[in-house]
Amino acid sequence: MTATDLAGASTPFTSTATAGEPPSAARLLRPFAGSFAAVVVLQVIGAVAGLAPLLAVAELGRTLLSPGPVDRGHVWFVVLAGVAGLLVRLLFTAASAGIGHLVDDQVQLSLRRALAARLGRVPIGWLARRRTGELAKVVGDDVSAVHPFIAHAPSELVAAFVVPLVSLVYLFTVDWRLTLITLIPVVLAVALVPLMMTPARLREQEEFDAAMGRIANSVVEFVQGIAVVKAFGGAGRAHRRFRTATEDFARVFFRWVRGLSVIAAGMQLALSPPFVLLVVLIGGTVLITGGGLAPADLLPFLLLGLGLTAPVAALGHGFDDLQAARRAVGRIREVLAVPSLPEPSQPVTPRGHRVELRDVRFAYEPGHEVLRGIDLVLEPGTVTALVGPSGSGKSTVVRLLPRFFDPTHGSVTLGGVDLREIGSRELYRRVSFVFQDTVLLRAPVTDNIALAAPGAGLGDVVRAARLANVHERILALPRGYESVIGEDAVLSGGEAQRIALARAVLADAPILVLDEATAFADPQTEQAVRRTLTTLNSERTILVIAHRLETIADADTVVMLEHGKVAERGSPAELLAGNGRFASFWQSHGGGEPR
Ligand SMILES: Nc1ncnc2c1ncn2[C@@H]1O[C@H](COP(=O)(O)OP(=O)(O)OP(=O)(O)O)[C@@H](O)[C@H]1O
Repeated sequence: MTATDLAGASTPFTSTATAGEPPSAARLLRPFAGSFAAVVVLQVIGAVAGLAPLLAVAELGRTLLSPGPVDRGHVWFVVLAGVAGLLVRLLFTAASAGIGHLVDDQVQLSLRRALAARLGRVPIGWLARRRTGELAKVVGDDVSAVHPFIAHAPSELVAAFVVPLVSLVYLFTVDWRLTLITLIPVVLAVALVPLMMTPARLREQEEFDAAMGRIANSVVEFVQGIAVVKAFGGAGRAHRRFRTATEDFARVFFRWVRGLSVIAAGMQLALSPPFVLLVVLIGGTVLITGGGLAPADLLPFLLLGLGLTAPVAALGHGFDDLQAARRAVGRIREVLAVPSLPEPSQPVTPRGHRVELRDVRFAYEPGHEVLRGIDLVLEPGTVTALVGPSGSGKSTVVRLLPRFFDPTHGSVTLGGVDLREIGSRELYRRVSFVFQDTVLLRAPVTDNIALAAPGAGLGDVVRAARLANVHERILALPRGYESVIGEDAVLSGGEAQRIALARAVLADAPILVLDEATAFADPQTEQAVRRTLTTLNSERTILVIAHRLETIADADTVVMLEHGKVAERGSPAELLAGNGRFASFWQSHGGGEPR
């Protein structure tokens, strides 16, 4: 999935992803109604035509075996009708299969695009609570599971019903009593169908899906955390977690299959050709010996009787797939229905780049406020350093600026306009970020740096890379700026941070938010951060979560947070010289003079 996909691919489903309202399955599939209808019509015509050879053989048998002279014209008509039916069947079945696959392909493509577009718009808070494996399953397996439901099953079911109905009409014209006897196996099999739909069986199927999701999660967590897991000697434990998820899945699968196999065995017995033929033969013998049926009339029943079981067999085979598809559609709809952060109906353009937080309170969980009344002003052309103990709320303040979350009380304004009144595109155009957790795409270095400025030329990219102190390193990569990250080159944490810094610089947004990485405090990254702050500060409003004295010294204002409140604020010199909260916090953290 590329960033462009995430940013919002155009798809027939996009318009259905309105806030909170799950798009119905019918609405999801409406764009493909014409293609579905074509597949159904082709499949039905093909199936009915395929009946012609069977009917022809039955009719020929009756004609030839009946006493009296043979009508040669009738015989040739029946033979030609049978051959024509066979040809039509081949043609239409091939056409319906071809179109069916095309529709499948389109539906899957559109669903995946719609899911990618939606995932690009859902609030970060929602994403953070979902497990990656389960989401991957929705976009992967669940979309694939929908396909029998969409393209094949309806047409196959229709075909499975139409053919026996035509046979039934023909058999009734031959002998209605033997027709009813021939239906006995079908009635027995139908009696078993409700057993497939008991609440216990539906629960088992849901458990099966959940167990599948747990396997996907355990793999994702294992792969993502492999370094940590190995470093702490936890590979065995992680492997055991994966094994447990797999064994759990096997147990649920066995329970599900055991229930299914008992019903399936009963159905198979009722619908098995020997049983059906036996019923027809016994019924036919009774009627023939009673003088109520001509022996030649037994032939159509022996030939077509087996076909009458097709609808129930199709229901039996397709039922679990259809149930799986129904549940998959439910999960897809759930993701498509996740509301975006509300967008203003009439966006207001901010007047300037002054950022102001007024009495901002915020709680991730109700009743647990992590920001408790923050007042903060970021003036254009200044650098504000946010400092404070771990957990004091620094990153949370930063997350409010791109509206990853909205404050639960108070307001955040940009250029005098509440962020909720500014359209998200406008907001992202004005604010750029360097987060601690650097995310680089598996794409060329140039594309990674120009992510927010796709129109930028190589010269602009190089200028940003120079400022971020990463130009020389990029030149040393196997294909320079064209090196694909993760394929041609693996970057260190500090290098990745500097690429992210170059990306934010090139985005050329008037507001820059920088979460200084303590983990990658190598001299080159420190120098890159300082150079960025000092070069850009006359043009931009900069907020930096600072962990080092050098960064703090470069700031115009230092704001110290404690327990979600501003504990102290002032210039770096004032605060360092004083005896306030900041000075004691800094001393207790082994603080020293700037280098
Ligand atoms: N997504 C979340 N859901 C629930 N609670 C969260 C979430 N993110 C952070 N918190 C909680 O909010 C509080 C503030 O966290 P925050 O990350 O803002 O602190 P911080 O000052 O940036 O810490 P650090 O310097 O360690 O990064 C913490 O108690 C944290 O556990």
